[in-house]
Amino acid sequence: MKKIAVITSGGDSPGMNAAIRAAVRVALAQGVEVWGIRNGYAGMIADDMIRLDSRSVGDIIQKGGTFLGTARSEEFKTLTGRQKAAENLHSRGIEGLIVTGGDGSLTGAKLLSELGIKFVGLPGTIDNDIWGTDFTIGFDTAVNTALDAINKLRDTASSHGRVILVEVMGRHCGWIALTAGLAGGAEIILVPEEPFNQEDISKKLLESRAKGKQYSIIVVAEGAGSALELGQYIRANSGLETRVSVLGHIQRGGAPTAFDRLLASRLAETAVRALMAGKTDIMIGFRNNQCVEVPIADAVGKKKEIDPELYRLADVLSK
Ligand SMILES: Nc1ncnc2c1ncn2[C@@H]1O[C@H](COP(=O)(O)OP(=O)(O)O)[C@@H](O)[C@H]1O
Ligand SMILES: O=P(O)(O)OC[C@H]1O[C@](O)(COP(=O)(O)O)[C@@H](O)[C@@H]1O
Ligand SMILES: [Mg+2]
Repeated sequence: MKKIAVITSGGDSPGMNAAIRAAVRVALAQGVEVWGIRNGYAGMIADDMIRLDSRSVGDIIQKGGTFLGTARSEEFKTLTGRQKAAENLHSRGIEGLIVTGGDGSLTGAKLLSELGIKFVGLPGTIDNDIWGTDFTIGFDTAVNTALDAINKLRDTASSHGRVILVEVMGRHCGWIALTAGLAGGAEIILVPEEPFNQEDISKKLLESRAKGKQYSIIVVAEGAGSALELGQYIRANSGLETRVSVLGHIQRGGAPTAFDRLLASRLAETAVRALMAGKTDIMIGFRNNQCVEVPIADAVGKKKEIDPELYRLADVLSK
């Protein structure tokens, strides 16, 4: 393989730049020409690509976001869109791809490979919801951002004796809520995987007040329900004073943590080596401190559950 391209797609995540940098430099070291596709699959369809050399990926390891840009492309979900994209790659002589993105982007890559483009995927999403890897690129940074917010909210919650609800990202999964909530000492953590009842939450808060707790922190994953609505319910039904903070996209940005930079660099190196060895339709995951090859059908087809042990521990420690 003499020419490859790198692409970031779907929701951005801190560490994507570190992944691009590592992929480019490992490929260049092997004498391979590298192209960068701008704005995800939309750019692939529009033939928006730039040649990357070692200097072009300098000064990005410390930056959140992705300097190539990313997008969600409806056109790529159609066969015609993917055919246009594949044709653009073929006409440039690009034989392989390193794709960093979430479950949607990796599903897209799998379909593209049916049109003769080899690819190796990297799990890039703050949600940590991809099967076959203990961590996704960007998750650790997002958790630390949420944790920083929880620490600050705890200060003011304790001063006023309030219940503060913090809504964190996680459309379909509770990894960020569970991890940041556990690390932040939250009293209650609500995740989409464990349905809850507003009345139970309200009662639980009153019980903990009766046992001497002066204030409470509740972490709510966005997919579990609206923190705003729950806050209103608690205020109306318990008489406790509530405030709600929705963290939103602040969790998607910022300088990646050391963990995310190392994860991205290690996964990207392994991905390029695998692509060079002729492999395709795999994702490189990180399990037990090792980079591992995961069949793409498993990565996008199996559901990664939240760790019930962490959920149990959070509950024990909140008493
Ligand atoms: N089933 C699919 N078939 C083809 N392309 C897809 C599919 N799902 C997602 N994609 C492509 O990947 C892009 C990113 O997917 P999305 O689910 O939005 O984000 P993420 O990759 O972060 O999960 C989509 O906008 C689309 O272009
Ligand atoms: O970029 P958008 O459209 O605002 O999407 C927000 C969603 O993206 C995420 O931040 C990350 O999801 P993906 O990485 O799968 O795109 C979710 O936690 C959140 O619900
Ligand atoms: Mg996704």
